[in-house]
Amino acid sequence: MIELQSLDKRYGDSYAVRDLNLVFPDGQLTALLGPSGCGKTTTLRMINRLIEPTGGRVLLQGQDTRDLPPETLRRGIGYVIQQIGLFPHLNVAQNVATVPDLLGRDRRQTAARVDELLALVGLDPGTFREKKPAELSGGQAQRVGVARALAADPPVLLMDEPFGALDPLARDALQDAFREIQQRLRKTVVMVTHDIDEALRLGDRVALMNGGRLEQVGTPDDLIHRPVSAFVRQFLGEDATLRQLAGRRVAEFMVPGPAARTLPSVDEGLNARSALSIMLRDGTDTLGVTRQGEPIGTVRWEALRTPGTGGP
Ligand SMILES: Nc1ncnc2c1ncn2[C@@H]1O[C@H](COP(=O)(O)OP(=O)(O)OP(=O)(O)O)[C@@H](O)[C@H]1O
Repeated sequence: MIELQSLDKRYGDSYAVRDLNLVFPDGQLTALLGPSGCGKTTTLRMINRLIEPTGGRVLLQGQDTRDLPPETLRRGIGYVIQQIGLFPHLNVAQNVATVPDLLGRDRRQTAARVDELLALVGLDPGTFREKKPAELSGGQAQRVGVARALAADPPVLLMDEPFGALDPLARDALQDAFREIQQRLRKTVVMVTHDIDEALRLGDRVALMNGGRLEQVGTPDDLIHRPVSAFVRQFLGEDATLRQLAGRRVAEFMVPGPAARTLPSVDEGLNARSALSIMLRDGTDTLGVTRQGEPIGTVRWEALRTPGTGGP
């Protein structure tokens, strides 16, 4: 668990972050969301002490991070940024192995781990191990960056707009890959983003900041259905419910059981927002849900319209 207690960062007379109290629970992904300049990156960098707070403190598993040498602290914290900065003269495998090598880990074990990580982020080790960063697409390079951050198996991962520089297709693919990785590894992740869809899609919890302060923290459902202020409501926008559906699978809203053969049907893996569009297009309030072509249940309009309460 990471705990921010009355955290401040002041530059001259103005505060980049002010009196921030926030807990990042173990094994969860918390998205730090908010408009440009609201203090997201400053907050993130105070966790690994790339920026030193001017007030308050950061506790990592109960320990004040000021009591650890910054280098030691950072070795236990993975860090992924938008321009990942792979070493251009090293190949992919060497880039991923940077931290384990630094830590003096066994070379053979590291090589096996590198292959495992490349596969995990969706890069075939045989094809990519020897490539140089210049030979990679933006999306591939970013995948290598994620693999590198995971290489030393840190319990904590800090990510600053990790998918921000990618085109929409590559971003979607990498978000999906990362969501699966996170479901398996359950790291404590803090992810800075200004992309509302990304925050709602990936965040177990979302912390919305405004002018250096915390506006609201909670699940995506909390922010959408129980906003604490006009700012939260406005920031998430009118179509917040629709946004949220884009990140969830139809299967989550399904009632298992037989479906009439005459109903239009969709695969259980389809996102719920697309299912809603199909209902509108086909003028139906119920869809059949299939798995590998076999009917497994139905999903109804009402369940999709109230995602906070709908579904099993
Ligand atoms: N070194 C600095 N000196 C003075 N002010 C700074 C410094 N770094 C950041 N700030 C100010 O602190 C505030 C918060 O900056 P920060 O980078 O944390 O915002 P952000 O929410 O990450 O923004 P963005 O989404 O645009 O990256 C901004 O108003 C910024 O101008």
